Amino acid sequence: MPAPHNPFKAALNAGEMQLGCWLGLADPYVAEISAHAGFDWLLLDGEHAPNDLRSLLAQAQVIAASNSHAVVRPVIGETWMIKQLLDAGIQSLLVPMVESAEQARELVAAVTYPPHGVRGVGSALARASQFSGIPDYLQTAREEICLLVQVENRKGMAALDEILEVDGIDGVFIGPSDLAADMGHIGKAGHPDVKAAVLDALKRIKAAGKAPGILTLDPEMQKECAEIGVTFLATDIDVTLFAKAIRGSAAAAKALRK
Ligand SMILES: O=C(O)C(=O)C[C@H](O)[C@@H](O)CO
Repeated sequence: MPAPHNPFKAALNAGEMQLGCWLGLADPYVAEISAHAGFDWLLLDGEHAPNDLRSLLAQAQVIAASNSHAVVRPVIGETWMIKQLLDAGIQSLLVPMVESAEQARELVAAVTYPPHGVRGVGSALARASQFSGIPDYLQTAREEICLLVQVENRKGMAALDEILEVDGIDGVFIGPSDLAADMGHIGKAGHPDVKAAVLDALKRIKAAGKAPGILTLDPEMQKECAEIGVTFLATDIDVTLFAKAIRGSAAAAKALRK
């Protein structure tokens, strides 16, 4: 019995566009609502949301009962963080702030058991192996792990071609917000220079045979990304959806006041 099949990774490998939503409310109740909304994948943000291993695990557990797939973004690509997330049963990772091929190779090693990698062997007590319920987990785990990296500054963009040559990286996400900041246009992810750099990078990722990914709330940019063949496209954020809705609700309520 092998490690659980990763349908998200399989879809990326087949070039099938996967539509996702960013989850930053860091709550399993919200994750459960989101999991049944119809998105192919849900990004559990460990970088910019108040998540820790336990909260990420709780959200992944409720998502596992749906047709959505949990993709976890750790705070940074530290080997020990990746080890804990993989043992918790996370099979798809989006690692932020990748700037070099060397860093990409280290991340591939972090998701690979020895002798070809450095992932610690602890599957005997891990959710990932269904608590030793999967006899062949150690031999089959790597194939079902989807490793995505974020390129989101000028250094990473300059190294993109080398990063794309690293075996074991399944896809590259371009981070418009951080890239805009590093390009001197902080808060302006839609700046023409930023947009041009993002679209060019996404085309290069596609041409290299890797899965291109992005988060954009801009409908026009979403259409352009779909036309390019972006394979993992996040189109919304739970935090902004809720904040906008509840502010609108409060405003409507206040309008009742004489
Ligand atoms: O740089 C980006 O854009 C991203 O990596 C996504 C952001 O971190 C996300 O929080 C939306 O702003």
